[in-house]
Amino acid sequence: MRYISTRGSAPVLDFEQVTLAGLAADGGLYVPEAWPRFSTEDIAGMAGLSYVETAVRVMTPFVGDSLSEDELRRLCEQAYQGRFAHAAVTPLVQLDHRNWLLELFHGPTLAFKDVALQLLGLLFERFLTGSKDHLTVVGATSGDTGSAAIDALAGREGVDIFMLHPRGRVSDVQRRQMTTVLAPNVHNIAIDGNFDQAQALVKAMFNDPGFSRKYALSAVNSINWARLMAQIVYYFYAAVRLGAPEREIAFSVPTGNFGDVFAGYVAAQMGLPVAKLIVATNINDILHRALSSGDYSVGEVTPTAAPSMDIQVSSNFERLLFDLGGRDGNALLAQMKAFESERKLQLTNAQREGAAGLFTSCRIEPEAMAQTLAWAHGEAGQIIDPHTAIGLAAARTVELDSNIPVVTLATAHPAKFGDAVERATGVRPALPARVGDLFDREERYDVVHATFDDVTAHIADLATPRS
Ligand SMILES: Cc1ncc(COP(=O)(O)O)c(C=O)c1O
Ligand SMILES: N[C@@H](CCOP(=O)(O)O)C(=O)O
Repeated sequence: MRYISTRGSAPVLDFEQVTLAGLAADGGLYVPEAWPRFSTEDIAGMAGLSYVETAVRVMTPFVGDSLSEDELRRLCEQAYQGRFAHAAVTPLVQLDHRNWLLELFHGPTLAFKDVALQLLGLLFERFLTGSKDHLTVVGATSGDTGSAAIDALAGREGVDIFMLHPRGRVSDVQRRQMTTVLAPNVHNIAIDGNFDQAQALVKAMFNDPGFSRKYALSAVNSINWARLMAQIVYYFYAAVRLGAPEREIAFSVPTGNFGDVFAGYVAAQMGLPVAKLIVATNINDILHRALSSGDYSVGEVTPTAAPSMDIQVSSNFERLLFDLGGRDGNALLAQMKAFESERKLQLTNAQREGAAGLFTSCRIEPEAMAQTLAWAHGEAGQIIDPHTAIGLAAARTVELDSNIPVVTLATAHPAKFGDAVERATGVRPALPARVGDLFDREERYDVVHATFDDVTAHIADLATPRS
């Protein structure tokens, strides 16, 4: 499998190279040259497979020659067996006759990010074995990617991780899950700003060839293709359990950076019968505006009770625009350059029409989010988190054929957002034992001005340059 950049001019890479590269050298994002396709029989053959075996089937076409099937299986076993608190890794829970939750929060840091990052940590280790290169991972987080990436990389040889989070805009549990990891290769940076500013700083580091080459930068955000690849697996795993390929399934996905729902889009391109992908946003609704009216324009980021989705510039939307725009790197480059300077773009007719078949979208107000938290508790006996509640509220709003099961991606454990859950339900969810004495541990992080010069100077002080 070869990977090309959405902006057309970066070198074509294989899976190993794309995993270590992160952002493409032309500022674009890597995607497979063509989507692999499963037949109906291939998908039917996934019935009854374990999570690990499903992962091997789904990811093999993307990995190409970079790993043998046995190596990939070994890495999946290491990532998923014993590291997740549920034997099914991502179990389904039925809420009513039509609605299901796909619980993605049974990993070590209680959010869906663990599913991909546990594997990505092992892929880094595998690809760096025997290499003299020291990798400098830089990332931006609105709370969940940071803790999952730190858990996956803490203490690993040959890698330092620098994680930027918006100061005061993540929950206490999220912050402590990052800042109480005291391994010497973990460096937490709090910036005065929002997630979009943190993400822009990370992209600027990749776009500075001197800095990026000197420190061998790599990414753990969903700009890294391997993140998305690992997230495609649970769409197959869930849909097959609910009757695919004979039956169509809809998914409702609480969305911020458009990574998780783009993984669902890829699953559909690979042949999974996806009836609809519901893009659920909070009041930071750029994606809802883009999909409903073609208006992808950046508004103010407003802090909400679902802070991980307080995002206005959704990195992976570029991958969708590229695919729907006929995979024309030059046209996309022009569209993205205009977006970067004007902070807005209008989807072309082809992009809007291409999206309309598979996607629908919904903006969920804070009151509807809280009502859905209360509904799930009162009517279905489930305590869910605010992000999941946004997905579920959208699932219950959008009109679909009543025979189609709707799976809402439950992206975080409710205890990560205990205050908001308690306000809506009267119940304070307990932190699972696996995060232990989080509130008794020492915290360590640096506060750095949100400017390119300050952040890169800070990283340069601590990082290991390429030899
Ligand atoms: C709990 C939670 N739900 C949903 C999302 C949105 O996912 P994505 O950015 O892949 O759209 C995030 C982070 O982005 C998250 O941390
Ligand atoms: N919600 C995310 C934001 C970063 O998204 P990513 O999927 O691109 O890593 C977070 O929790 O950090």
